Amino acid sequence: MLNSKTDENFKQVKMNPLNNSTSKQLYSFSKSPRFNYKVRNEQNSTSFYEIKGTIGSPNKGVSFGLGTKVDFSKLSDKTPGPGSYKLEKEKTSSNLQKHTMGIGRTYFKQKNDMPSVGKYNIASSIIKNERIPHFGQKIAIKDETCSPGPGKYDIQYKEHSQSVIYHPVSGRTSRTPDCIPGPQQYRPKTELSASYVNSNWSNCNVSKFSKEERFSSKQSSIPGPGKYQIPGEFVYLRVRPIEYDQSMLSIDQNVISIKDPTNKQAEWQQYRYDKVFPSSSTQQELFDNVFNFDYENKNGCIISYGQSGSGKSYSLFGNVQHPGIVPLLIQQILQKGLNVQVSFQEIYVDQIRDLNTNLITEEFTKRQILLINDFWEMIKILRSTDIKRQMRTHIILTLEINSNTKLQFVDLAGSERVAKNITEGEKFQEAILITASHQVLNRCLNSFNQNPNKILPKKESKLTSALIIENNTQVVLIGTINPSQSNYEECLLTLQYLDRTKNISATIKKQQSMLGFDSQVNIQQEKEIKKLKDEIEDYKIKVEQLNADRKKRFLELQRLLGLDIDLERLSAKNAKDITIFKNQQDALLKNVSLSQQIEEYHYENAQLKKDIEDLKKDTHTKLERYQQQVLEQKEINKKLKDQLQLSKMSGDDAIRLLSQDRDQFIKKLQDESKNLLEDKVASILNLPQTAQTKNVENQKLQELKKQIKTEIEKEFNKSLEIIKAEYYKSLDHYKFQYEQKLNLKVEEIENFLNQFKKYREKKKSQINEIVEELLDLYDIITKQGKVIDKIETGGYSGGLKSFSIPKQDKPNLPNKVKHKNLFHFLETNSVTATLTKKASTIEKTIKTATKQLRQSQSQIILEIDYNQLDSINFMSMDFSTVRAYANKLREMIKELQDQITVNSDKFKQQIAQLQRERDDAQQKYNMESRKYNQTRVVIESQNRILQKVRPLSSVQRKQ
Ligand SMILES: Nc1ncnc2c1ncn2[C@@H]1O[C@H](COP(=O)(O)OP(=O)(O)OP(=O)(O)O)[C@@H](O)[C@H]1O
Repeated sequence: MLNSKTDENFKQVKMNPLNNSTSKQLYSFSKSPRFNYKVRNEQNSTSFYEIKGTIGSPNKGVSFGLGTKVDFSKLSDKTPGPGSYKLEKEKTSSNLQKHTMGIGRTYFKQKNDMPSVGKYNIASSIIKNERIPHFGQKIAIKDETCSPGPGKYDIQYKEHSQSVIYHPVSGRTSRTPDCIPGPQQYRPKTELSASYVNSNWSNCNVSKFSKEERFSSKQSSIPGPGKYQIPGEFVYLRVRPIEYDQSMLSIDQNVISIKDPTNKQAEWQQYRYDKVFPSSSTQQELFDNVFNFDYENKNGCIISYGQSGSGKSYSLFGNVQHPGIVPLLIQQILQKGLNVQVSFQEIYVDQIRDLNTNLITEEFTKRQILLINDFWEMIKILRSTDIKRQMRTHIILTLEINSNTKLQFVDLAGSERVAKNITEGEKFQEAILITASHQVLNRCLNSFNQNPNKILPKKESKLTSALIIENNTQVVLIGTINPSQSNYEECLLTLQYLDRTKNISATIKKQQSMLGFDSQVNIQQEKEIKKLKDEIEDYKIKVEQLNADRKKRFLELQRLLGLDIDLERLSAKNAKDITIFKNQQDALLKNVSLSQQIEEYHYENAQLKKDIEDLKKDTHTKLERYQQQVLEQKEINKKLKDQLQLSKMSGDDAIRLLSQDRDQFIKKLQDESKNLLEDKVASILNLPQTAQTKNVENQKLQELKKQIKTEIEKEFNKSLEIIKAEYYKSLDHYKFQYEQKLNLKVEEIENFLNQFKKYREKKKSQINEIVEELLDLYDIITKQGKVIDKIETGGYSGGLKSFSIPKQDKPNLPNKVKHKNLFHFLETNSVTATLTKKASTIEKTIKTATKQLRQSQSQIILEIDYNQLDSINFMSMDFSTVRAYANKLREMIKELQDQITVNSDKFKQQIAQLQRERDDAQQKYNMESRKYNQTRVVIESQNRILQKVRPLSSVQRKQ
């Protein structure tokens, strides 16, 4: 809305360069000076100087002028518009690196006495510290109607300079007003961005551009360019990433364009939002944008709207890998050390269900609240509620921060068109209800956007009645779209919905095709209207026909009755009366409604009066309470004063007592020091006498010392001798013990060796004996063998049956004296047993052989009684028996030899063991004797030292 004071007539309005700005079309600014743009009537050449070549170096411009320039970076509690800024003293502050002298563009007044170039004395304070004075040539504005804004100029970047000069020729004049950028359009064009300079110099008549929006929302108190947004509501759009083609969309900053993919001739439709998040955007980016407001002191209502699967829940809640804005916020809140409580509700058709308790409630306020301590706890809750959630429901999550601010997160049910879902009656009804609640929400948001103080039609749906959209609420609507081509209509619906919510779109060309539920409704309504109109037309025709018919009948009746009534006049009169009557009726009705209104006003008035009375009463009570409090405070003050007085008095007393004590103490000290002094004086006077006494005492002392010394020395020597004797004694004792042990060991070894020798000798002689016995036995056997051979061959006289062996042939039989070993072994059990066993085998063999012999040769059977070994008559044995016997004996000898070998090995081992033990003992003996020698040496050396030290130590002891 233009300000009536500044733009009084149409021409002025038309001339105003802001007249066509988008900002003006979208917003109204109440602070009038902001657009108080004054147009100069004529070009004033005197305000533009020609710069001398000497001054105007290629990089430095000159600008001179009067009037106030505006420091946009400075804060002000009001919101002054261009031309109403006062240049504060800050312009000379040290952080300004350049200075300019310029004339205010808006408040320029011609002055004849204006100094020209070269007449200014630049203060030395300005030139020093390498600050460069900057002079910029002012540009003649040829056409005042065209004031292109930043971003629309051809910009020259001055090297080594922090300023930007707008080129005068290229177009301040040539631009059409259409190109004037409005708020939020100050974003530099990409092709110009290289020339933009981030200048710190705010008063150089050069526009500043930063990489961010011109004024970040931190300067919320002063809306500047780019911040002409009404902060109560933000509308964002987020595009979900998809794998396939998205050619129906194009995004440029905060403008999104969409085209019908099925229609090649279709034109692009553009929609502008506060921000458009492309599919590459992250959860963090969304979070940073959404929570760009002071959520600790302001309520928030963050709503996500879009078709199913477009990313509503993803944006709000996310998942474990990509937490959405809710968990990210919780994390931030917990990091700030604030308390946070959470509750969850679901609205399905017209029912509210608490997702924590799973109970259905009537009111939204009856909900279970959980205290959140951890980010992961939140994720867990989100996951669990997600499982419980029903299809096509609205989810409301409420966070209470420090129990004074509330943030509501609304995940709306999918916004897909009704037509897509109409399959069943119930579902259709459900879809209608969802769409209806979406529409009510839309109306509320729209109305809120226009005036946050306005009463909203919230009661029209359960959803909106649950939301905290009120004056102190930051509303954020996040639209989400799934940009696959099959979803074109859904996407368009979402874009239109967002657009309607805030009505901020810079729609260029809207397609005429009627789409979506709303469009369908419109078509339906239009059809209805048309039908009704047609019906009305029909009725009109019918009424006219009836009227004509009635008139005809009336005239006929008149003619029949012979009456002459001017029906036209009558009806005109009647019509007049009727009009009067109607007017009267209207007036009456108005009167009634007015009196009703008056009554309502009276009632409201009474209410207000009551409120005022209450307020007054309240104020009065408060006043009384305050007065009471003041009185109480006074009383307390008085008491405190008294206490102070008392404590002061008691303090004085204490100080007095203390000083008394101190005086007494000082006096005592003085007395003592006096006494001491006197003592000292007396002692000085008696010094020679004292010295003599001291001498005698000294001599006595010396003698005493001498005596003590001698005694101590004696004692010392005595104890030393005792220790020494004991030491030697123990040493001898140990030595003796070692030697004894050693001798014992040596003896043991010698004994053993002797025993071993004896044993060996014994064994040797035994073996020899056995060998001899064996040889003897062998001889016997050989002789016997020969005898047998001779017998068998009948070599003896007497033939085979009665041979007689000559005496010289008869062998000496083994006997106990000569062959004692043989008989000893035969006597031992094992050998006897073995022999018995063997003998039985031999017997068997012999028996068989004899039998065979008897059978074949009818020879004499020789029977041997093996039990009577002592009296074995070998001569009576046959040859094979004797051979077996001899073999057995040979085996036994072999066993004996083996045994001897085994035993000799054992003995060898034992000897080796004994030798090792002996060597160990020897080593130990050597070691101990070494120790003994060392100790002896030490003792001797100690003795020597003692001999030397003794006189010295005795002297010391004397001292
Ligand atoms: N911006 C995104 N980046 C990555 N994945 C996304 C994005 N948006 C949505 N998705 C994925 O798409 C799927 C559907 O998203 P989501 O459940 O949030 O949709 P919705 O609009 O809440 O659907 P409904 O209304 O049925 O609950 C999920 O698997 C989600 O991970």
